[in-house]
Amino acid sequence: MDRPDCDKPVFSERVIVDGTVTPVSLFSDGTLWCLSGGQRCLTLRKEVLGFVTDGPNIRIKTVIETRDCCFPGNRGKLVRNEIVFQSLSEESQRLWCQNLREYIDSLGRPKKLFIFLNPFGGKKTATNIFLDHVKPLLEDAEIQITVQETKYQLHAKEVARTLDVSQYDGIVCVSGDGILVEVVNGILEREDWETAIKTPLGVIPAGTGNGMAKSLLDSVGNPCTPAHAVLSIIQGHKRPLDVATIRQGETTFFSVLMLAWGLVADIDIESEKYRWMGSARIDFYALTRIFRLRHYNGCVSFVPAPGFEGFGEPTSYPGKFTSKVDNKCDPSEVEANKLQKCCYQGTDINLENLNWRVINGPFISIWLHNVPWGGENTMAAPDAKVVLRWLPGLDYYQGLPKITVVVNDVRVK
Ligand SMILES: Nc1ncnc2c1ncn2[C@@H]1O[C@H](COP(=O)(O)OP(=O)(O)OP(=O)(O)O)[C@@H](O)[C@H]1O
Repeated sequence: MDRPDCDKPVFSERVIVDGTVTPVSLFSDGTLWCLSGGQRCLTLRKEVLGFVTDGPNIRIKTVIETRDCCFPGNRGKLVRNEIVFQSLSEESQRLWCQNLREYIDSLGRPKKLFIFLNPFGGKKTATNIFLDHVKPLLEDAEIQITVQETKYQLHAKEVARTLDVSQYDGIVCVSGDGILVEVVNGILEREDWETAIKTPLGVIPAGTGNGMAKSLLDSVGNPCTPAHAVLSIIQGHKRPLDVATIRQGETTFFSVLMLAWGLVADIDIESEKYRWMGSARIDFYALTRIFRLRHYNGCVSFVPAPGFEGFGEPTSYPGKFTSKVDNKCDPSEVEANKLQKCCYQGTDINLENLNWRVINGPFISIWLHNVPWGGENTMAAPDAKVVLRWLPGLDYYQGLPKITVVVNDVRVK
């Protein structure tokens, strides 16, 4: 990187680095230049997590990517590091702290996070991942955390339903995709879902599949590691994500990752008994099921995306749900129905007048994706964008398997 010679530094002072007095300059683009031992540069936005003072020393907490010596094409590991410089006076230290603080604060990074930790996800490594990667990096970045271990199935959903989200800049799941989906469902069941869903959600890969973490990190060219996920969260990277509405009988729930029926769903559910194998349980059970394929009778009704109008046969809207659900809370509702009526009710788009088509089974597998990766090693839908404006939501009727693809417009940050 070339030093912006034409640019005047925002702040420049002589400090002691490695025992030598040397000028260090902070430029408006957030680069910190030091002339000791040749020119050295730090990019605050990308490499600096935070800083602390210790007597006359300013300790700058950084994270750097090491080189992979064996495979130079591969991305290296993220490693925490510290750069120490000593100011020459109290006033100089005060000004350094003020300028560094102002720049870091201007980056819009989160300051307070609520963390769900599922110690039972994947190979039960979430606690170690939290202690080895999440906690140290968040501490360096001076982010306050409240940690909630999940104690049972649907615990995260329960907490998300009542959590005072205004107290936090984000909710992070150190888990697999299951906990993230519970959190989305808990939030969308709240009366204040419209505000609550604006709380940024994050996921650190610590489960079996980790499809969401892989899709989000891969879309910006990062490897799917806990450290890269934490760094993205610290740096405040956000992107909108669609939510699919699924109706099964009288039950409504929401999905952000994928929906499976047939082979993939069976592998996911029935392989639970091999959880002790970690992520290998999926591959192992998939082989077992592929050798003994089942057939599923039913039909899929859908609204084709542009370019896919030739698939299936024309049909009319097959759902029993009428158009335009009312997502607003009606104060006249009796208390007993209040929660159900006031939570997010699904798309408010008129479903009846869309260009419906149908494909009749039998099927082996139906797998609908919001994001490209179903798991860390499964790129099931390469063309699925992490940001989709239109996402298939589903109506799935138990008993008579009939999937209706509808269009949804809720977006989660
Ligand atoms: N303390 C607990 N004991 C047992 N099950 C739990 C506990 N806490 C959460 N769960 C359940 O564990 C399930 C799996 O969680 P999670 O998504 O973290 O991991 P995974 O299923 O291994 O990964 P993936 O969803 O990526 O395949 C969730 O359905 C959740 O309800």
